[in-house]
Amino acid sequence: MSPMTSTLILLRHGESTWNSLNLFTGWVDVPLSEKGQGEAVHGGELLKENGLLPDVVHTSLLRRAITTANLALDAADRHWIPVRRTWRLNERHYGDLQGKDKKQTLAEYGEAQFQLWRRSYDTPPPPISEANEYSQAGDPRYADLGTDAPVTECLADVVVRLEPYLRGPIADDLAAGRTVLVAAHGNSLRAVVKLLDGISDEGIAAVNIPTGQPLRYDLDENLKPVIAGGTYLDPEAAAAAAAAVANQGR
Ligand SMILES: O=C(O)[C@@H](CO)OP(=O)(O)O
Repeated sequence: MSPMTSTLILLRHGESTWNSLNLFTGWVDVPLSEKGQGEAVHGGELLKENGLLPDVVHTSLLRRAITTANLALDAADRHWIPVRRTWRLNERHYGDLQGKDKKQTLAEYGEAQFQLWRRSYDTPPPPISEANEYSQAGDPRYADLGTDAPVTECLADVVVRLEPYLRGPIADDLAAGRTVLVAAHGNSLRAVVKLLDGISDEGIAAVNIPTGQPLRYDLDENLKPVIAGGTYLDPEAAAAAAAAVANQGR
């Protein structure tokens, strides 16, 4: 008998309006651009063409992931499946960089500091102040977090808040034999990939997740991938889009 495997599909939201403007976004709740809406629909079409039909979807609390899930599932005729949402799948909180232009930030602080903030594992940007127009202070969706609500995060912080959700509710759905779709964000999905593939703190810096490209993982009962790194349903388009993410700010 072949060992039990389950299927997890990771989908980064389609291009957002702030992706197209090249702004650090984090927890700011911006919508998809028109291009991003098209990417989400195309992502759903790829799921359908590949016979990859989710039984349940997990999303963040941010509309670019929620809308992406809705559009993709509608295109795949799976708009009716149960939905679970959690702040633990939110994008990394980008602290005081939220709302700032990536190109200007690179010019102002230089390559080394820019990369440290953007892709180092354990250096968070400066915290955002409550007075900043892009702060999430007072946002009702995070009321339950109280003083635990982040004001900045590095990727290590995202791993810490995301891991219990991956090994809890997501693993439970997988263990029940469900095909699981996770619609989330560039950096929260980098945290998922790091945990699944056991990527080192240094190695994860080079991993970039493209928008709107479904990434399939078949996992054993210990959440170990059958194929390391998973499989993009459209590998060529995903590689080109991931390279574009890596080059943001240039
Ligand atoms: O701005 C952000 O929140 C993220 C994702 O768009 O950007 P980066 O890829 O620079 O971490």
